[in-house]
Amino acid sequence: MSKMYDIIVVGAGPVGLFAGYYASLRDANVLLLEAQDALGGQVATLYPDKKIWDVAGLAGDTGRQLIDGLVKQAKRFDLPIQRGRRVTDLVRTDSGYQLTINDGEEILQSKSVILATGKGAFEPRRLQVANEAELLTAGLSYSAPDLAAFQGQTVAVLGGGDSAVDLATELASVADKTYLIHRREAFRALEQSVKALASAKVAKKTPFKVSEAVAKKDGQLVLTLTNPKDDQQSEELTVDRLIVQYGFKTAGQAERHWAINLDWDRAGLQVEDQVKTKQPGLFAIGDVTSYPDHVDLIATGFGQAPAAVNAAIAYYNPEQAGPGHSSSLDIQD
Ligand SMILES: Cc1cc2nc3c(=O)[nH]c(=O)nc-3n(C[C@H](O)[C@H](O)[C@H](O)COP(=O)(O)OP(=O)(O)OC[C@H]3O[C@@H](n4cnc5c(N)ncnc54)[C@H](O)[C@@H]3O)c2cc1C
Repeated sequence: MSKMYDIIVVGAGPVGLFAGYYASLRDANVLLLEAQDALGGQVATLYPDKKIWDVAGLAGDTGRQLIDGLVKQAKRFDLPIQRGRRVTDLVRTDSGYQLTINDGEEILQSKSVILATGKGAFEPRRLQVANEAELLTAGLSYSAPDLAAFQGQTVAVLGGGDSAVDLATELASVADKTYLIHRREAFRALEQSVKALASAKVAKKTPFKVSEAVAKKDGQLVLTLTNPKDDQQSEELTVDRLIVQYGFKTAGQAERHWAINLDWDRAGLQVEDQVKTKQPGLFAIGDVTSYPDHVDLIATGFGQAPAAVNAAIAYYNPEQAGPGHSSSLDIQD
């Protein structure tokens, strides 16, 4: 029989990382499991260089800095984190929960479980042109992990949401020339991000979509920009790189097919009191959850994490219930 944990947190995105750390703060015997090799979920995978403005205490830190801080926090208590460990099934037992790892590689036991599995696997929405695959080796990309690589280049960013607006604003201080192409006149980003864009050296091309992209022999891309409402109105733009920021679509949440009886709706796993599933001792936090007025924000999950940990402890050890404040714990620096 394998070791019995107090709490197993499934998913090491920002929310799972914080839940694992908070469980350590409360002295729980906790394990954090992550399916991917990298920690940090959507933040690390999809927007490591984007600045984050809507998490308390962060004044424009990047996604990478946020995840580095969460991992540093977790290391303070040597939180055990296992990477490459996907939970592929979950069943309730007399003593708690049994988690199947990687389709049977191992079975783990825990008194309680906190799901922080996000929205499932995700992939970028792609540029809809016939030669998209060919362009991927000719200057088209869906992320910009290293901004310095764009120094001296002419770069076009495609999209009108936060990621596109923030990326174009940041590129403007590195690239030789930055364009932002969007199918509408108005951008759908946070007001402050739109303000920052207005004062950055970014040439806006609106309302345009990229209807064609041709890779030239010299390594540049010739884009045909067309007005989505009037295809007679078009122009050409030659760039070194095209970064598409159309957002992401999810490839589905495999946990919806686990044997355990849970209530799912279109938005996610239904919870009461923002963290409690219908199964005692099984909690959910972050983007995986669904409840009225839930918003998919890091700050939402950061609020749910302590609530779930405290509820888990109250479940398996009612005498230890009731959170203290970290400032009142005997923690050495
Ligand atoms: C482009 C973009 C920009 C955004 N910008 C902001 C922003 O500025 N501010 C903000 O607050 N929010 C932003 N968000 C939303 C924010 O990223 C999410 O709300 C946040 O990542 C949710 O965290 P999470 O830990 O719940 O889920 P995720 O980040 O999705 O992490 C879930 C983790 O669980 C793992 N996992 C899944 N299933 C399993 C399994 N079965 N076994 C083990 N591990 C598993 C995944 O691999 C992943 O690492 C943005 C999102 C996107 C896509």
